[in-house]
Amino acid sequence: MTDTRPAQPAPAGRFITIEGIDGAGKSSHVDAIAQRWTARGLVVVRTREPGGTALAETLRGLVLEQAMDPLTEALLVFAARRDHTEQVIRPALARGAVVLCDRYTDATFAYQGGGRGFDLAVLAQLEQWVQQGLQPDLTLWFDLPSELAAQRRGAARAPDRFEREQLAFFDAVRAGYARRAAADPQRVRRLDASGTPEQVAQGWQAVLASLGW
Ligand SMILES: Nc1ncnc2c1ncn2[C@@H]1O[C@H](COP(=O)(O)OP(=O)(O)OP(=O)(O)O)[C@@H](O)[C@H]1O
Ligand SMILES: Cc1cn([C@H]2C[C@H](O)[C@@H](COP(=O)(O)O)O2)c(=O)[nH]c1=O
Repeated sequence: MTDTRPAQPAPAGRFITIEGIDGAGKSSHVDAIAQRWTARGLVVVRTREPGGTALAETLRGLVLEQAMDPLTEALLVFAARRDHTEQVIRPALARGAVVLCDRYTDATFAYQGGGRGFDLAVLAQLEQWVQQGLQPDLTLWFDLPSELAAQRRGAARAPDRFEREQLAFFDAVRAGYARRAAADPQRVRRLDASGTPEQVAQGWQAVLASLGW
């Protein structure tokens, strides 16, 4: 079915997302990435998916803890995304803020598409309906082998429904991210996340510097 609704106006701010398999090290760098803009006096809105609004956080609790079939899972992450996009992301971009979001739709293509094997064409249709053309300006993909991510996750916290998955699931999620990066290499920048925290930081700093950000 063709979506004939008019596209939303172009946002004024900057939309940056951070992606990677669980344990890739994203959270360890978010503060420093945000600092790059706050140091220059820009407003940074830090948020996450699934989540970012009261409703979306409620849906997050269900997605991370309740058993469900892949279609239900896909619909819930997109329902959470719709609320988050309309209530938080678009208004922040319209105010000229930098929106720094821990995961967005690339995670859906990676986890539901790659990991669960859900139909990518259906995900693309949902993406269009929910986002109306909105895409991140830049996605930093923290990439590392599934075995290393599992070692990093270790036993530090109680694993959620995704973190309990086997290595083969995360290999498929990682392949899903690789497909998204190959399809849109200007937007999705792969970072080698297997090095030391300092080496990984040098990676995202180089990307931002190359963009003049
Ligand atoms: N470069 C690194 N080298 C070694 N350990 C790291 C590195 N980066 C992060 N870690 C450690 O790996 C673990 C996972 O890191 P972190 O929580 O940042 O990952 P994450 O990608 O945000 O995970 P999730 O998406 O599951 O929340 C933490 O214990 C963190 O201290
Ligand atoms: C946005 C999004 C997320 N997921 C999964 C990926 C992670 O396992 C969890 C979120 O946990 P985190 O500690 O905040 O990284 O949710 C998903 O399967 N699909 C999505 O669209």
